[in-house]
Amino acid sequence: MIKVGIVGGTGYTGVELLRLLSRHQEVTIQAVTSRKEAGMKVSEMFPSLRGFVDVAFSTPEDADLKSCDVVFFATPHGVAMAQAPELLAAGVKVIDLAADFRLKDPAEFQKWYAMEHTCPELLAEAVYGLAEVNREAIASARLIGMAGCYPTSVQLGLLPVLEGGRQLVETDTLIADCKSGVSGAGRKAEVGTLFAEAGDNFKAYGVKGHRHSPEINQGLSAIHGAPVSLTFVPHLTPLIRGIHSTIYARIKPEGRDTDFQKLFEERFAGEAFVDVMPAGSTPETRSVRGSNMVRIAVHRPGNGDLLIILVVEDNLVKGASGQAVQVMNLMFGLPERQGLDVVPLLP
Ligand SMILES: NC(=O)C1=CN([C@@H]2O[C@H](COP(=O)(O)OP(=O)(O)OC[C@H]3O[C@@H](n4cnc5c(N)ncnc54)[C@H](OP(=O)(O)O)[C@@H]3O)[C@@H](O)[C@H]2O)C=CC1
Ligand SMILES: CC(=O)N[C@@H](CCC(=O)OP(=O)(O)O)C(=O)O
Repeated sequence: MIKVGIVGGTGYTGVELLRLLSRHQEVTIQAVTSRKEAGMKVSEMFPSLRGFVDVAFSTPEDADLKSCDVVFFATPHGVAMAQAPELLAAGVKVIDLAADFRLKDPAEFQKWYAMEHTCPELLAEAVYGLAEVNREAIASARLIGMAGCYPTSVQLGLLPVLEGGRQLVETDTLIADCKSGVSGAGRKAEVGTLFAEAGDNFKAYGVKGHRHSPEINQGLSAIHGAPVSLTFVPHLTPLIRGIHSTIYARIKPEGRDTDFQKLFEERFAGEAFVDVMPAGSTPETRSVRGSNMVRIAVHRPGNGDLLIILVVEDNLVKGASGQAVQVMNLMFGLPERQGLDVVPLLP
């Protein structure tokens, strides 16, 4: 059995990891941390886990993380980089759901996260946790920087058209217009996600620049093998879970004869967690709620020069904890779907 530790078990991605891992047949949950709730049973805080998870929270200091096989950090940015070097030295694999190991350039990390990177020497080794792109590197990695929630939807949506240097769309006019539910902001108290603020309301934010922009552009450029520049505008919607990304790409003359529906279907044919929907579909966030599935629809209005790609995911599952379990499966040589064979919850 794989001994798992979770740092940050009281947050939304932490409890989502617990939900998924409690049903995973190859995993034992060895330690779950909370600074404030140490001593309390996890199932007391989260009654949804009664009968499924029988451990209590420990402080991060008291938790026996070094005897785990893998530790997930479901914590704010900056926490994993403080502990990763010691855990790695003890032979523990580390999967960070925050951004400490996503950006390759420590100066970019400092610019967007307003903190100095404390172990920049690990950035080259860290593998970006997006299985559909980096499956082989993930399988042999000991340190993973999980892809962010919005970046997962945007990169998967553009993967077939950009991969391998394909010259199908313009790469300097890409736009991703993305909407997220409020759980994307985490469980901490913030005015913006109060029911009376976010309910019955819809707004853009981060228009001047969001920290996912450098991550998206880094990822798309790596996929394409050349610089890619995308304009990203996130919006907050009164959903609890879900991301809906609408991506606009201008088709190049060289791409005009491409059957984009077929391109997407063929690229994702072997992927367990990417569903290319029939032509003309409009995917709904509720069609992936609670599951690790991403659903994609490809549109080309009037057979013209604009490609519109619609992507939906559950920000807490494929956008965070489910994808992290998918990555753990790869790191331990397990079937990728293990613990993730969940049918979305509808309505
Ligand atoms: N929510 C989402 O949709 C997504 C989130 N992420 C990323 O995952 C990470 C977790 O997000 P989320 O679960 O939403 O956040 P929450 O705010 O809901 O939870 C944060 C958790 O971290 C713990 N924590 C906070 N500070 C520290 C610290 N200094 N040391 C140890 N533990 C700490 C808290 O526990 P306690 O206070 O009890 O110790 C809590 O359990 C973030 O980096 C986020 O950016 C990534 C993709 C999607
Ligand atoms: C709705 C909302 O506030 N979403 C968060 C992004 C989600 C998140 O946690 O960011 P990471 O994927 O980088 O970890 C935000 O825009 O800051």
